[in-house]
Amino acid sequence: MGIQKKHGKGRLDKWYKLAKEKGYRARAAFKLIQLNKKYGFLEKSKVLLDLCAAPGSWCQVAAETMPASSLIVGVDLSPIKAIPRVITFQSDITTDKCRATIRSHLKTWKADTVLHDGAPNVGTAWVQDSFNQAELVLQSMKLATEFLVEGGTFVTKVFRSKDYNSLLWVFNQLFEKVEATKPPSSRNVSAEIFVVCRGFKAPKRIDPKFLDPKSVFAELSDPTPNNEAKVFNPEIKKRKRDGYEEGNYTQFKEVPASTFINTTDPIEILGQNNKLSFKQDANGDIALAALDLMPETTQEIRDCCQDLKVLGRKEFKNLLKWRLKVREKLGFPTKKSLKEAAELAEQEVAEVEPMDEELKIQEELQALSERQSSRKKRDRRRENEKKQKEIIRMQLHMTAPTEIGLEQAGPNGEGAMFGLKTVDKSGAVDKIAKGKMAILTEVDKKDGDSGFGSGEMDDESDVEEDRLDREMDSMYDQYQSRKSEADAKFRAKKARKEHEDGDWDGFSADNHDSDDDDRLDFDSGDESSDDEAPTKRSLLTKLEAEDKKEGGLSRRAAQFFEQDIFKDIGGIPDEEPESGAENDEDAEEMAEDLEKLDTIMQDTIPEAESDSDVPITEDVDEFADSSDDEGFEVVKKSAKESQWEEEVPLKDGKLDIDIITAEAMTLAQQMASGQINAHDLIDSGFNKYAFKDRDGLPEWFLDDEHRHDKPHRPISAAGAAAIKEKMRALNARPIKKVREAKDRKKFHAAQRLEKLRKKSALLADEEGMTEKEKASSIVKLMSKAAKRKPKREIKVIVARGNNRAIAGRPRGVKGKYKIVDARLKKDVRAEKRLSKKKK
Ligand SMILES: C[S@@+](CC[C@H](N)C(=O)[O-])C[C@H]1O[C@@H](n2cnc3c(N)ncnc32)[C@H](O)[C@@H]1O
Repeated sequence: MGIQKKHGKGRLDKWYKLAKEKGYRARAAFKLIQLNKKYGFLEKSKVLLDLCAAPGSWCQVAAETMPASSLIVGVDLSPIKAIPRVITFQSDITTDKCRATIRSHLKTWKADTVLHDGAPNVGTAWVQDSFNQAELVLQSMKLATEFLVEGGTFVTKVFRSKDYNSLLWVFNQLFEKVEATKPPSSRNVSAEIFVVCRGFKAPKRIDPKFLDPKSVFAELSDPTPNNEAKVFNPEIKKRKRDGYEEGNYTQFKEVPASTFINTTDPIEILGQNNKLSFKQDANGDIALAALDLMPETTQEIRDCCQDLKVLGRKEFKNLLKWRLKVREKLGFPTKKSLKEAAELAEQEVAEVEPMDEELKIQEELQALSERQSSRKKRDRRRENEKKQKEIIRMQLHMTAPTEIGLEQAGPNGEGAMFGLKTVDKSGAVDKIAKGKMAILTEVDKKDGDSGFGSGEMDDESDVEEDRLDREMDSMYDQYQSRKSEADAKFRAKKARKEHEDGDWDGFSADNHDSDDDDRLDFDSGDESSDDEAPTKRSLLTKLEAEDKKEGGLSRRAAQFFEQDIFKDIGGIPDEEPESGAENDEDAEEMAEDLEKLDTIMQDTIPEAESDSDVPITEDVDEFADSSDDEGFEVVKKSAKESQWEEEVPLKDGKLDIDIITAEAMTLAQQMASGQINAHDLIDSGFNKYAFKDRDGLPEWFLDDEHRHDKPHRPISAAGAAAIKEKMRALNARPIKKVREAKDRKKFHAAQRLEKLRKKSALLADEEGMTEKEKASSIVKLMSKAAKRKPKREIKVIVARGNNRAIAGRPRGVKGKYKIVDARLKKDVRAEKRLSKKKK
């Protein structure tokens, strides 16, 4: 697994390149695109505020995605080059001036979305950075609370640090839904994460503590639970635990009885004080005087007020009752009156002005027609799906062309999209007979306007469904990109698939126009268009073209089948061009089969020959499914099938063979022994998996299904044994490095030999030497060459102190060396000593 670099060229990843390609000013654009794909807030916004917007890629995305005539305001410390449809200015978002400028731009509007992607001075000290970033986030949230509309969305970047949870806690107090997510384009090495806060609660008053970095980041380690009522209700006072009150240094507390009557928290007064007094001060408290004179203020009440600390439950109850009576008499709002007022207000709200009669009728009519049209659409779609299935059935010769559209056509066959007359007029029956309709259905899928595409579905799906779909898709995208980042095999497979898809796309693109033409002709009944245009080749014709080139197989496969043992096998019969392989799926299946054969041919020629004599055992058709779709798949088999056990030994209850190649091997053997021919092979391509209704199914579902929708072909024991043998041979091969080392050794030996040969030849031609001298010199050369070079000694260096963390060659050491741990060395010596002693 490659480690992602965050520096140098590591930065220039695919998003960087893509951003360049698409004209975005920063790769960050894709983060917003991906966030929006998941949550879909931009399309719904008319006013957007982008805090820390430079160089402006988020503004670019917003301008592209938001409805026309939206208001987009971007601000940053750095200047932002002009972007069409976007107002930008330079300012520090932590200042009042910035606030005022934003206000001046937004005027009376409120923002539907506030974005924040700020990052201050990243790169100095991490702890400092993250803290500043967290502060910046809080600052941006402060602006968001000021400018967001109720229910609005706030998207912010947060660094995962110790402050992360505190920030999330605060977000949760102010928004209905808070979700943290990391878009695929955000580097894994980056600590950034994006928090999407939806449904701004827009409280009337926000506790300043929520927006104060000191209290959020320092004191919120044990945050008080969110209780908006508590926070925003000024009547509820906190208990004072701050010691003595200013100017009152005694334990005895006394408050006027009028305070007890006025307060909204009588319990607190009774609990905090020693006495409720009726004593009037010099200014003469009128309320207290009135209270003193009231008949409700009995002597018993007065006595209770004298010393609150000695009262019991009953006395407190009496005091509270007395308070209520007095309050009622003095005209304070009571619980009952408050309830009545609330009910009255509710009634007022509920009383909507009666709608104008005409308007009402119009609205009803509109709703009715909308309902009708959606029902019509739904019916039409169902009908078309039915038609498509019929066409497919017809291609399988399960139904006749004339059956199509009969029930929908009018007496003359007109009126129905697939009316027989229209079909005939356009020569479509011919086309159907030639299997072109498969392409037609493909085009229908792609073309939403064709009247029977799946595009109409979108109209009916509700917003929530869309959102869930989007979420699912984006999660699947993320999963795929994560997987492709982590798994080289997956990348290779994907690339191969894309390449293959590209081929197919290219092919269908070739056909696309013509297919389109097909459809238009079909609908309009235009006779002039001819399906024989060169671009209208079906897959089969493409295969046929290749057939002519290579005899129906790839070059390698063709070579394989050129062997003698295949001599008597018949080719694909020419006289049946309308065979099922005209359908893309069948052809694909067939191509797959041929490919399988192709893959085994190299190793299996001798085996195929020898095995052709082996009597093919009965087919084994009960296999458990395979586990790994990338590597070799493993076949499980129930123990009772002893026939297998005799011939192919099981390993841990599993057969250690590759089922795909085993199938292909079986096919090859069966073909070689004449049990089946190419026609049978094509026939076997038709199975329940070949035709499926893929319309409107999400990509993740199709991918998953594709992995499991392969028919399990029966394989013979001989085929399995042959593959097992092949796998054994493969496993017996040395690993690449060893093989390479051996090859190198051989190469060097050959080089030495060649040198020796040349030298010997020179010596032999030497005129000034006797034959004996020549011979002895050659022998010397030979013995020198045969001598093994002494092994270079490896110096052992004991790691000590700083040595331990040596990076690179230690000073003064030449040649090969090895750093060892001192402890290990001692332990090894001790062990040796002990073993010697024992001996
Ligand atoms: C990662 S960039 C934003 C990229 C931007 N979202 C885009 O798509 O192009 C972070 C920005 O935050 C800005 N920034 C940092 N502190 C700021 C502050 N106090 N006020 C305004 N902008 C600030 C920096 O100037 C920098 O341009």
